[in-house]
Amino acid sequence: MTTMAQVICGLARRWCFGALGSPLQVPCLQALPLHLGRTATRASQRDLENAVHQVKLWKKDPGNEVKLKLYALYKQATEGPCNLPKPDMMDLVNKAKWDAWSALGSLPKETARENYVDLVSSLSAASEPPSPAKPAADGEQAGGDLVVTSENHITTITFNRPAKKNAITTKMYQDIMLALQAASKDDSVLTVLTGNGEYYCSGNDLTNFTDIPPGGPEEKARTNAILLREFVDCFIDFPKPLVAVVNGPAVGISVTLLGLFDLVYASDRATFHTPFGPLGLSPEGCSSYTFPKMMGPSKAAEMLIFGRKLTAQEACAQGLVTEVFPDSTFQKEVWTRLRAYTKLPPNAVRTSREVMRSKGRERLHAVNAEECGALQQRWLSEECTSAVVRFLSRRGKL
Ligand SMILES: CCCC/C=C/CC(=O)SCCNC(=O)CCNC(=O)[C@H](O)C(C)(C)COP(=O)(O)OP(=O)(O)OC[C@H]1O[C@@H](n2cnc3c(N)ncnc32)[C@H](O)[C@@H]1OP(=O)(O)O
Repeated sequence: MTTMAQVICGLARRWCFGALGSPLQVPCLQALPLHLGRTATRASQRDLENAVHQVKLWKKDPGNEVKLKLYALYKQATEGPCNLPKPDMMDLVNKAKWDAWSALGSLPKETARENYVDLVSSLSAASEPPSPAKPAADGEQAGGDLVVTSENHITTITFNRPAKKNAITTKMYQDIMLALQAASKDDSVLTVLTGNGEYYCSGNDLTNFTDIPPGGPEEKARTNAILLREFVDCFIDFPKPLVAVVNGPAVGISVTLLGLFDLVYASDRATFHTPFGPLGLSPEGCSSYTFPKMMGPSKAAEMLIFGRKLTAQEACAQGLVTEVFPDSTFQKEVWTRLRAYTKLPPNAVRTSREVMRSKGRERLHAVNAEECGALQQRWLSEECTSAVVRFLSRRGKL
């Protein structure tokens, strides 16, 4: 004999629209709203597909009543009125589905589609958690030097050293790698890097160079080169779309890495500066390859060799930035857009990204290895050491 628990489990297992069994009547089904605020626009087939996809992402079971309603609306929207024979009354699950579908009578397909989309959208809005973590104001250092949050299918990695303009310490490189590893396996669709406070990031923390191990500077340069290579490799191999939310000025490695991102959204306050010349350094983050490819060799040379700082608008014109937003509306506009992108079918997003990326990956690894080799030498050069000494002594750190 079929128990009520079995009926509910059966519904829970089978509510995903594919197979039509036969439906059962739920008494208050008709009480569910049919028109939920979609009077101005008609829902398209694409809206319906997006809504179906959205339902599959729901983590919380919406309950049998809603599932039956969604089932019925979907069938009506795609097949029209129910003309299947009524299932046996002991076939409880299929009878419930049949009843729900039949109850829609001759409701036009377009109206059913619209009602389905509206119902999904109202239920999604009701269950959505608060907006993604916004960076705290300068000085309010919640968490450590790196803050990782995961909400609304977006994993956000935030540089959180506003008092040091978010300069990246050795530990932060390691923590970013761990965060990327975790993000590649979590249920997020997008991974975002951003900064807390006035700066996006001021690049490598120049005091990283002062911590000389017993093996001397050669040992330091060797381990730094290994760390940098592993760090950049994580970005090259990262399997999901990477988004930079550049909230303010960006310097050094935080700029060069942008060539490995899929989207770069910048506040109009942001600037992009790679002062490798003055620091006695050479490019990293695969920028010696990605920048000339993106902006042409001479614009890339101006930035990477001669250290020309670009405004956000200039960086956008060169293809380094996807879009620039006014600082006053930056956070709101960018996060709204990113949340909309998470609603796209995730497998299609991943596949498109993979076909776009796979061809160049091997080349990027080779470029990374070459850049790290060159830097290992540069870090030992007099040009580089005196530039670092100048920076640190000006700030009383030597
Ligand atoms: C192992 C992997 C190696 C990867 C290699 C990567 C290469 C690079 O990233 S090269 C780029 C390195 N970064 C820089 O050259 C930037 C250096 N900083 C500055 O030029 C300035 O600080 C600034 C233009 C970013 C900001 O200037 P502003 O006058 O507004 O503020 P400051 O008083 O200078 O800074 C406040 C505070 O922050 C400290 N700080 C800022 N950036 C760094 C940094 N990159 N490394 C270490 N410390 C930094 C600065 O010393 C101040 O600290 P105090 O308040 O303690 O004096």
